[in-house]
Amino acid sequence: KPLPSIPHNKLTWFLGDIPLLTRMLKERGANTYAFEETAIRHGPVSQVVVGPGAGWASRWLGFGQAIVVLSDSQEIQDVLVNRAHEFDRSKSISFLFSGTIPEGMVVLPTNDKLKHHKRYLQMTMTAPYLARMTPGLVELMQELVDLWTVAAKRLPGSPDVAIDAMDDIRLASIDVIAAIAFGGSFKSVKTSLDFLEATPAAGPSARPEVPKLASDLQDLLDVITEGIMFPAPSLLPFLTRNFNKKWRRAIDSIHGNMRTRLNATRTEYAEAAKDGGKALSEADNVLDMILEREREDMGKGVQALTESEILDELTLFALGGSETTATTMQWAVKFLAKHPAVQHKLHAELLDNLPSLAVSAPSYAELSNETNLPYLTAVVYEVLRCARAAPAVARDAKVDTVILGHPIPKGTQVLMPVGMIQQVESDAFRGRTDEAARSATSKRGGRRWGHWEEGDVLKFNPERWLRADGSFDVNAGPWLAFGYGFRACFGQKLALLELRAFLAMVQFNFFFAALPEEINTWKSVETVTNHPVQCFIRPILWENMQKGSWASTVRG
Ligand code: HEM
Repeated sequence: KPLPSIPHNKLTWFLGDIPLLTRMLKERGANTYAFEETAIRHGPVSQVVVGPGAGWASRWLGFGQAIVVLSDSQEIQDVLVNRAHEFDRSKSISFLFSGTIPEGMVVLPTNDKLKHHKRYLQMTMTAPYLARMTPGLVELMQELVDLWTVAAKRLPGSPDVAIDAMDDIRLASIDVIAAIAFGGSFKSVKTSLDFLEATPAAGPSARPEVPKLASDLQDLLDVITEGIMFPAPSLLPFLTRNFNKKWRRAIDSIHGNMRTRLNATRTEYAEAAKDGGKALSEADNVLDMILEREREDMGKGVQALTESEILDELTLFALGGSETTATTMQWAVKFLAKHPAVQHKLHAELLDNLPSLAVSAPSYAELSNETNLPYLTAVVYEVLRCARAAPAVARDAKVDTVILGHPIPKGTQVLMPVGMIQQVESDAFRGRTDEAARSATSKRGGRRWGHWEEGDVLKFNPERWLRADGSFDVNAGPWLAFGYGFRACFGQKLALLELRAFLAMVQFNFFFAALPEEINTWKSVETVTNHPVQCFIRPILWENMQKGSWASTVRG
């Protein structure tokens, strides 16, 4: 049954909005568009009813819910930051992950255990620790640049043939997060590079078999993705752990690898301790950082993480940190290929302000300097805004409460379509006259987002994040890509670093030539994140750009 007083679509008897959800999935690749359509139609607070029935059993199984859609960015910020005692991570998200990482942060409700995990791991996202991770991250991005340099030379003149970059980027992202989480890249991109170099007859998109650990991690992600459409979410963890053979093989392999590394590092520390102790503050990956912290805390009565907690958090880093950044990087190369002027401007900024890229690996301080690299920062923000990698954030009401004047009963799921809001909020609510829209707008103080023009928000336009003097303006528009508050993305600083390194390094080296529409469509499909369906590239080394037609130069 719909919640009283909250606007909704015309409901199909028994199934509620299920036909709309199904149609959106079929037509636009994701059922989250049903929430977005509903919000655009009905205003800042609306609801989507997922039938059938409303009995306790069907609700316990995840059927028969009215999901409230909150689509006002200021109100979302308020709910996530100031009203965290009323709203917590939604069970619908926890069910998806709890079979695989029952003690991982993303699954835990906001309780003492979660706070302990966050406190324990928060040093990994501080500047000194990110600085230590940077050389390894940059080295792996360089492997991707090297792979594309070799592949580009094999492209024929016809612009219809391009490199399929989807898996290259996905695997680069997996390699990076494996190196950062547990200290060893899976070497997927290196394996592809070695293969291309050793096989001169291979085409530009030919790649060898994916290394086992990388495909195991992908299997875990696939199992989680399959769970999204499962009709009884609360049964998912039990069914996954007890009956899913693919999942069992993959988790045993990933945990086995982590345990080996964990034990090896512990033995190394124990050996070093006999000779007076290994110097602290050397760790360049999360696993070592946790063990370093454990040693530092020894004897101080500080509670460490248990082995199963460590395994779950490292697995969460690998899962949460690979798919999201890969998707964003895939969209990034598509946007660049479509916008040559952006590429020229970004390349010019890198030549002027980060010329060391030509001779040495950039440091954390150089890469993260927003003042020195305002356009790079603007491109990163604009890619995140337009990519909608994480299209929605969800919370459950812990108490009976009220949002923008609407009563919300305890247990109701509140879905916030953050991807959409970053793109269309200013347009969707302009000119609306109903009470809810008026109150949302007045709460915002009638604010228009920066200098964003009506009808312009759907365009990819990094300039929207710049002030007149060219400096970066974080407040230019709604910024929700990582959520807000205590449960916001734990890895956002790492994600931003990775995206900056990726964009700086690939754009410093390559110009991405325009592609025919057939191989650069804007269709997307939603798994855990919102993926492009296609991701092709035709990279040209900048030094070859001067020499005339790119078709002859990529071959040379
Ligand atoms: C472009 C890349 C990324 C995007 C767009 C993204 C987005 C998000 C979003 C929207 C949330 C949910 C926030 C909420 O519910 O309020 C989240 C949570 C989370 N993310 Fe990310 N993320 C990215 C990269 C990463 C990386 C690299 C890591 C690696 C550590 C990571 C780890 C996490 C964790 C652990 C949580 C759960 C935090 C909690 O439950 O308190 N994410 N992310």
